[in-house]
Amino acid sequence: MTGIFITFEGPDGAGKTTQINRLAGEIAKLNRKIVFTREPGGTRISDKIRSIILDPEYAEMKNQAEVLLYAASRAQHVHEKIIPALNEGSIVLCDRFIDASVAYQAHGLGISVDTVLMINRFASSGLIPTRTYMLDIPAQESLKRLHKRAGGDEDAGLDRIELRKLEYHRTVREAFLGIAKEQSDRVLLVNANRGEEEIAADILADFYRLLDQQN
Ligand SMILES: Nc1ncnc2c1ncn2[C@@H]1O[C@H](COP(=O)(O)OP(=O)(O)OP(=O)(O)O)[C@@H](O)[C@H]1O
Ligand SMILES: Cc1cn([C@H]2C[C@H](O)[C@@H](COP(=O)(O)O)O2)c(=O)[nH]c1=O
Repeated sequence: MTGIFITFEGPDGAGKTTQINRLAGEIAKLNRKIVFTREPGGTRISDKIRSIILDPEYAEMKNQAEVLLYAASRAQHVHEKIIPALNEGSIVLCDRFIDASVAYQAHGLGISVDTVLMINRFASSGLIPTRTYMLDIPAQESLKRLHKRAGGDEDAGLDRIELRKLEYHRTVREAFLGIAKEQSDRVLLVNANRGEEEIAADILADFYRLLDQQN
């Protein structure tokens, strides 16, 4: 594979989409092929699965089903879109990947990390991101951003996962911090409780270092 696989992780509303768009804008100047995608989703089948997973109508969804639906969406996405793009030499920017399943499903729902990793290694054929930008922000702050984005209405527009209690989101944030600490070779922890420009500058500086290492 000649491409570069970059993922963005962090609590809901941490600013991942904002930062991916900024980095994509910089990469566009480099004359490199770029693929911008997200999980769950990114393909026709994965998007269908996304609409089921995130729909608050499905409050009865069992934890096991949730783990497997995220993994099924990922399996299709990795094999239909991400691996072919990497084989063509593209820089793939992906909004969330397996770290999200470890944080939200394993730690968040109390499922064994080993089980979640085993299922997801199968789903993704062991694909590991080259670099992960972990946007860190206290859960209360990121949820405030989401409420603001939704126009101030408490729960308007929030999905099935975002609607979970603050305590759940705090657990998820701690899990992300743990992943960043344990896998510091791959994961760059970025303080996302700052202005967009400062966050983008840290990511861009690291991205150029990464490009230098690849060349
Ligand atoms: N650094 C920042 N400071 C303040 N507000 C921000 C910052 N970055 C993004 N926002 C705003 O916060 C909201 C959430 O940002 P964004 O959609 O980029 O987050 P996200 O992590 O992709 O969210 P989601 O988890 O829903 O995918 C948006 O309204 C965005 O404009
Ligand atoms: C990949 C993945 C995602 N999630 C959660 C995280 C978010 O709450 C939603 C995705 O929505 P976004 O606004 O596009 O970030 O799904 C998860 O729980 N497990 C996963 O593997």
